[in-house]
Amino acid sequence: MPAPELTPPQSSLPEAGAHFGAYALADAATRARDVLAATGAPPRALPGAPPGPPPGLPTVAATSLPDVPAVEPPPLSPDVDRLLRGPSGLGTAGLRLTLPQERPAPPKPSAPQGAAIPGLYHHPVPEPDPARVEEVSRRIKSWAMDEVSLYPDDWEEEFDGFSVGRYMVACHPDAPSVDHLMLATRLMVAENAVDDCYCEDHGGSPVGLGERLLLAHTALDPLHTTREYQPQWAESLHSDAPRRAYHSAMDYFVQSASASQADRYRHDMARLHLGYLAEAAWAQEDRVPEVWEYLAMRQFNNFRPCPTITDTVGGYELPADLHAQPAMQRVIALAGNATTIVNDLYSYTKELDAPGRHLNLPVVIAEREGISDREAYLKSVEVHNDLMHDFETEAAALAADCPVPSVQRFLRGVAAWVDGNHYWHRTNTYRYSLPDFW
Ligand SMILES: CC(C)=CCC/C(C)=C(\C)COP(=O)(O)OP(=O)(O)O
Ligand SMILES: [Mg+2]
Repeated sequence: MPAPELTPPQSSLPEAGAHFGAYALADAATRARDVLAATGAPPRALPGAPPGPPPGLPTVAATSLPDVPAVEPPPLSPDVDRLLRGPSGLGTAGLRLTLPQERPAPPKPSAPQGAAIPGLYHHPVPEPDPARVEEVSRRIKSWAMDEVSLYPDDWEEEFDGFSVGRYMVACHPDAPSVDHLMLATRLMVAENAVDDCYCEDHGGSPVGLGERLLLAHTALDPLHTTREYQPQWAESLHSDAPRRAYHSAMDYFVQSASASQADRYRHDMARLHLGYLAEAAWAQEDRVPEVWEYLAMRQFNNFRPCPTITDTVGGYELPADLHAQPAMQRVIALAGNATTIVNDLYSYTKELDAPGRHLNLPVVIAEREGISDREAYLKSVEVHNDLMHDFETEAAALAADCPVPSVQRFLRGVAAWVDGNHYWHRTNTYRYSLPDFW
């Protein structure tokens, strides 16, 4: 257990948030100055962390980072080319994506390993700092093995193949230190342990999932009960790998997060567990939901708990009242949904190869809309792109409406997470490969 060296910050905006628009528009500049001291101050230091942002690391979001595609995109098929061009026909000119140049018709399209999905709207990110990746990878392995006994020896290759260090360094370019990055990395590993062991590949099942998730949730949101029963609950937190991982990762997190940041995380995890339960119910019933129902489930069974800790990992706080505003909630939901559909697209072939029917957006669209697998996949790309465009539009509008430093930085942090998440999915060829649709 790390020694807590920090007093988690209190809300920096005591009266903010009652009327977000009024707050932002009335005297935003004055209030922005008020909060600058809190959010523009040096990041909260963690044990062993050097003060201030790491040298050479950007403090801006990926959307403003330089374009550095690691792999040349494949040539585009006519369908994909149409997708990139956006809607056509009378009155749709204003809806078209802007292409840097017209693209020639492809000779023989294909999607090489490690390439982005053709037509998928995304922002390339710079390669994550190798020194940080190495250090996070070393520390997370030691945590997994020595602190929480996360997995048996024969899962080691899979653990390494997940490349969680590369993932988290790519998603949090403004983390002031490796200690800050470890907060996100432990939680990511714990979240995946629960998904694997309770829901999916490593012994998971829809049967009894509600009970397992609820008991594991108490590792994040502790039981408060009588003296007689408390010890049994405390003991239960050590009884399987998912609970050990949640418990330990949360212990570290609450020592660096404010009370409201920790509560935000608990709420997002409750959302996640609710989403797992809906997915499990459909598996038990062998039912394919309607597309909108699937999208509703996937808004909960979602990466959301990861981008929403960007401020804790960045060493500052988006005050609870600003986080709770509907405009911010919409931006967060759109970002979470885009990142999660990215997973559906990159993990499509992995999930087709898995035993049983695994729901993802292309599978649900093909089934419910009676179109081919390929058409459904390309339509899913369009759904993703629409979500991404909406996310960016709404985030830009919110940034313009609310010139508060913590809001601006949080929005950049969420955008960086979106871009880092795409980078990780694209480059994780150990785990994912693209279908042959181009
Ligand atoms: C990290 C985190 C909060 C994950 C929760 C939800 C989740 C596991 C995903 C959004 C990933 O989806 P999926 O279960 O389909 O993962 P793989 O495709 O197996 O990588
Ligand atoms: Mg998936």
